[in-house]
Amino acid sequence: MIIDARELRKTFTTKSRKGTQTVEAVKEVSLQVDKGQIYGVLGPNGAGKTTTIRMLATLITPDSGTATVAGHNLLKEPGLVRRSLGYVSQAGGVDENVSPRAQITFGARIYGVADVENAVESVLKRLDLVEFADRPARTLSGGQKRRVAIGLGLVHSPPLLFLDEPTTGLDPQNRANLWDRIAELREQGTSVLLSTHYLEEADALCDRLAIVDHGVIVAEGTASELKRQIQGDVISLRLDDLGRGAEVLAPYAKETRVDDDLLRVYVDDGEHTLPSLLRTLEERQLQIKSIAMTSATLDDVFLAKTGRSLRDTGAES
Ligand SMILES: Nc1ncnc2c1ncn2[C@@H]1O[C@H](COP(=O)(O)OP(=O)(O)OP(=O)(O)O)[C@@H](O)[C@H]1O
Repeated sequence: MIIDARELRKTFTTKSRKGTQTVEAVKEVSLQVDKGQIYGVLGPNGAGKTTTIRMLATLITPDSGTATVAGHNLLKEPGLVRRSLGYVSQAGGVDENVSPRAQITFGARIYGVADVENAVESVLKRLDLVEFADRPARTLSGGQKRRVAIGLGLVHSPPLLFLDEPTTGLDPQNRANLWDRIAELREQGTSVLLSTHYLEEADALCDRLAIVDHGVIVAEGTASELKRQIQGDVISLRLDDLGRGAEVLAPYAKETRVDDDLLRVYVDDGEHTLPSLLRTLEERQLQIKSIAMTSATLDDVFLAKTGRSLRDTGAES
């Protein structure tokens, strides 16, 4: 196991003219990450993802709880923990005026890497940065800059890499490209803990996931394990009268839920339920504007655990 965190907790207190404000950013988070895994922490803005990663990266001290990170005790051996990991923040820390090669070389020297030139060359190659390694970073695209940031976190060949929302703000093509690069890191033996608010990213890239909300892990497992918990299908309907629709369809459903202009009907077996459900709506003269049937998604897991949709929190934008 590369990370074994037990009941980490962090509260922030800020003082302003309006008085003292306390935020329980992380409440007793425990997580275990196996070596060689890509582990995702999925949740909306403000869920406590960054705070969790910063605690595990020794950048802030937990109020309580313990952790072993890369074989070292987080509280008693923070220096050894720090040397065993790479940390790439949301902002990235790339210097716009300096070339990728120069920045990564500087990083290698700071870490005391033995063969700097070789280490830098290898990182540039691994992240497909060779072509523009000598241009100022400001001339690179968003996706290329993100790869430079990851290069800075990798230059001392740490066994563990923390990536805080690595693909936020990237277009779908650059995002998919970065997923490939991150998956390659796993193949080369690096363990990765990443935070994300993209359902698709968690589903496609992560071996295991912790879904967090308000500082608490609400679900944990592989994406398919989590989806299996929400067995069956989701029938999503737009109707003139959603409230009446929910009432009429309740006998067919494990659960119904109305969110804005959408009625979600959770059923065990969508294919067989759909014909009678449609007949009932017609008999009750409820006009259907649109209908879709999908298998349960990670968003349905989030919805079932928290009572709201991750998409509705604005996290997917
Ligand atoms: N230094 C700080 N001082 C006060 N409050 C803080 C501090 N850092 C984080 N918080 C608060 O703690 C909560 C969790 O923040 P955190 O940054 O961990 O969330 P997050 O899940 O990473 O969100 P995002 O996706 O927006 O980055 C938020 O309510 C945030 O405002």
